[in-house]
Amino acid sequence: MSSSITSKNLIIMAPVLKFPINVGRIDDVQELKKSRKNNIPNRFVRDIAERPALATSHSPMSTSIPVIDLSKLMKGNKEEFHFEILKLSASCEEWGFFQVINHGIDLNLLEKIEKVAMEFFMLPVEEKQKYPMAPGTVQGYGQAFVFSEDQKLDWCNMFALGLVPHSIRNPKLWPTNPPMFSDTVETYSKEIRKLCKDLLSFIALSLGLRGNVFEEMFGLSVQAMRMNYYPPCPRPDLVLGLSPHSDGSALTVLQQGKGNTVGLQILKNNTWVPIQPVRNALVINVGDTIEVLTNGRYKSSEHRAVTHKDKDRLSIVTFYAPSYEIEIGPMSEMVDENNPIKYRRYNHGEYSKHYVTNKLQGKKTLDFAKIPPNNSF
Ligand SMILES: O=C(O)CCC(=O)C(=O)O
Ligand SMILES: [Fe+2]
Repeated sequence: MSSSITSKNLIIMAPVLKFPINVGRIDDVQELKKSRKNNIPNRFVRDIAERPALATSHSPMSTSIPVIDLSKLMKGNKEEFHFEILKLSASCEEWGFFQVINHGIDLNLLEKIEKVAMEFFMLPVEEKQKYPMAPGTVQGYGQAFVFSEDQKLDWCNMFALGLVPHSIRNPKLWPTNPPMFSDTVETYSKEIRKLCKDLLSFIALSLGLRGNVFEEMFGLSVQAMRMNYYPPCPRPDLVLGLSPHSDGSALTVLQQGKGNTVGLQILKNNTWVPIQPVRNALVINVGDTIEVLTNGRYKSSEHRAVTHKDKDRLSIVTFYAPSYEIEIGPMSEMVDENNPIKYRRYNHGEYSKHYVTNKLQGKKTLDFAKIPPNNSF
C-alpha cells in the first residue's frame, strides 16, 4: 500500500527521482536568440511528426473557444444564468477549454503582472539564474520537465513558483528584482484563487452537483504559477514552444500577453486548433483532476504552444488543485451503468509527484489513473 503524501513531505521530497539525472546542456533560448542568428541547435529540432505545420490556406482557422460571461453567472437574471451554465457545461464537455470575460479581476492588475513578468524575463541571464530551476524540479527559472540528455527541448523560458500552501514555497526563488515582482504575484494569486473557487462552484452546478462540492472536497487547495516566455524563433516550423500535454491541475487559468500573437493550440478531433486570444479574457482549462472526478465527462484537453518568427509571446499560468493529502476518484454521481468507472482512486499528492517527475507527453500522464477498458466480449 502506498503511503499518502502531505504538502510537507511533498516539498521535501518533490520531485522524487529514482536516479540522479543527467539532463545535458539546456540552452537559454533568449541567449541563443542573441548569439546565433538563424542556427537552431539540434536538441530543439522536433521529429517530423511533432513539428507544427505552419499556417496555410488549408490549416484550421484560428478559433475562438466558447466565451463565458462570468457576470451573468454571478449576478445575471435566471434566464441569463441558465443559458451561461449550459454554455459552460458544453464548453467543458466539448473543449475542456473556455475563455472567461467580465471575470471581475482588475484589468490594471492583469497589466501589472504582465509588466513585472516581462521585466523579469528581460533581465540579464545571470540575474535570472539567481533563481535556478534545479534539474528535475519545477520551481524557479529554467526549463521544467526535462529528465534526460536526449529529450527534446522547448523554445521557452519558464519561471515558476509554488504559492499555496506556504509549505510548498521556496523563499530563495522569489525574485527581489524587479522590485514589485513578488508583491504583484501575491496580489494576483489571491484574485485568481477567488476566480478558481467561483468557477469550480459553477462547474459543479453545471454537472447538477452542489456548488460547494469541490471546495469541500479539496481541503486547502494547492496553487502554483508558471510564467512562460517564448522569444521569436527563426524556424518556428521546426520547434515547439511547449510540448503537448494536459494539465495535472483541477483548473488552470491562463493569461496571454496583451496583443500577443496566437500561440496556444488545442488538440481537437486530432487537429491542432490555434486559439484566438479575446481581449481582457482569461483562458480556463479543465485539468486531469476534474477529468477523473467527473469520470471523463469533462476532459482535460491536450494542448501545446508554438512560436513565431518575429514576435515573442508571454503566458502567465495558474494551476489550482486539491490538497496533496486528499484521495480522489470518480464521484459516485458520475458513475452508472451507462458510464462505467474509468479511473481508480488515488492520493492526489502521488499524482502530482507522478506528473512532475515525467516529461510532458500528451495525455500519457493520466494513464496513472486509467482503468483499462474491459476487453472481454
Ligand atoms: O503558453 C501557453 O499558451 C500554454 C501554457 C501551458 O499550457 C502551461 O503552462 O501549462
Ligand atoms: Fe498547460
